[in-house]
Amino acid sequence: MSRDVSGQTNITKGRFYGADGTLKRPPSTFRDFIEKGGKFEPEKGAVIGQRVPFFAAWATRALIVRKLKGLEDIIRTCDRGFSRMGANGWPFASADDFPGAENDPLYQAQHIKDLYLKCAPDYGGRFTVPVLWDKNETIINNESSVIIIMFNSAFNDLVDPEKAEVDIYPEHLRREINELNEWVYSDINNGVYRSGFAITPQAYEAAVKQLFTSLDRLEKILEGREYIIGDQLTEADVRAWVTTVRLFFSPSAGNPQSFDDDLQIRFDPVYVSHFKCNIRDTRNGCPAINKWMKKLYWNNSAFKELTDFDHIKTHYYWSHPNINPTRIVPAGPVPLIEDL
Ligand SMILES: N[C@@H](CCC(=O)N[C@@H](CS)C(=O)NCC(=O)O)C(=O)O
Repeated sequence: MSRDVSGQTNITKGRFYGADGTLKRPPSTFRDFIEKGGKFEPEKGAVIGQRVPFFAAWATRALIVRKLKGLEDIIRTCDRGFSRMGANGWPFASADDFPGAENDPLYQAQHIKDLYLKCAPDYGGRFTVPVLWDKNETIINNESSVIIIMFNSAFNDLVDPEKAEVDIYPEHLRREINELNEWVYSDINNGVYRSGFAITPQAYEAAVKQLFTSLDRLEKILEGREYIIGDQLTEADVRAWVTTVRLFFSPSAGNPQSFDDDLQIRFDPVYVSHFKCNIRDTRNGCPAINKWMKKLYWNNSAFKELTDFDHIKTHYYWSHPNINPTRIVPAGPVPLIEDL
């Protein structure tokens, strides 16, 4: 654990860039699956406290699905553990006592990288979250898009029947969901990072233009609709939501049922300013996205409870000194979210 890994925890290091200055995201390394009869069996009860995934930012999508599926007693988390990512990557409370942060309940690790290296001492990739960790000191999976599919079905025999019925990846919509996820991931989820971390004006411009072209595409899909695909909440909603909520969030001050009346657009928690994704705001550009986003936030506790704007803002403005060298976290807007 004394290996110098600082080069792997700093996303600005050159080896994560293409020759044109575009951010390149290396693929996640651990890709095992929890499934009946598989290498990792779904377990309950005895597993609590032994299989521990740790979550933050990208990981919010995994946390949302964990809650939608009623997996809180089966999959333990340290979800409020991290906010300020420094040279050693994500710290536990023992290394950075940020309000609400938690300690590593199993090994008293200081940083997430300690857990990665405990399991795979020669690991050469980035120490990202979420990471799904097994009782036998094994990382099962560190790719959130796979983790949410696992959560969707692997534990259905162990959760309440109404939670087992929740299916965000239904067979008949899979092709459509997969197709949409592909461009939403590259242009929107990862597009905000490619804009914010670009190191040439050309790379930035290409990323930010693609981001807004794809937001326009999403806007058209959502016009007059409750959900992105079909007439139910799917994985596509969860994946698009976690980025758009960090891009434009503008809760209504009025009755949450009358979303059209009172769109108070004044909140861009992170990406508009920090990642320079400011081609336009929701009032002028994306009212259907805004309406869909707010409805999920106010009407579904899985979305609201797992969105902590203080942690979100602190993480981004503090953890990327190459973009924000003073690490000052902007004060506004005040209030962050108005009462209903
Ligand atoms: N593809 C991964 C990406 C995870 C990811 O990049 N997580 C970020 C959270 S913002 C992280 O841990 N970054 C730390 C680093 O890059 O050193 C997933 O979706 O699980």
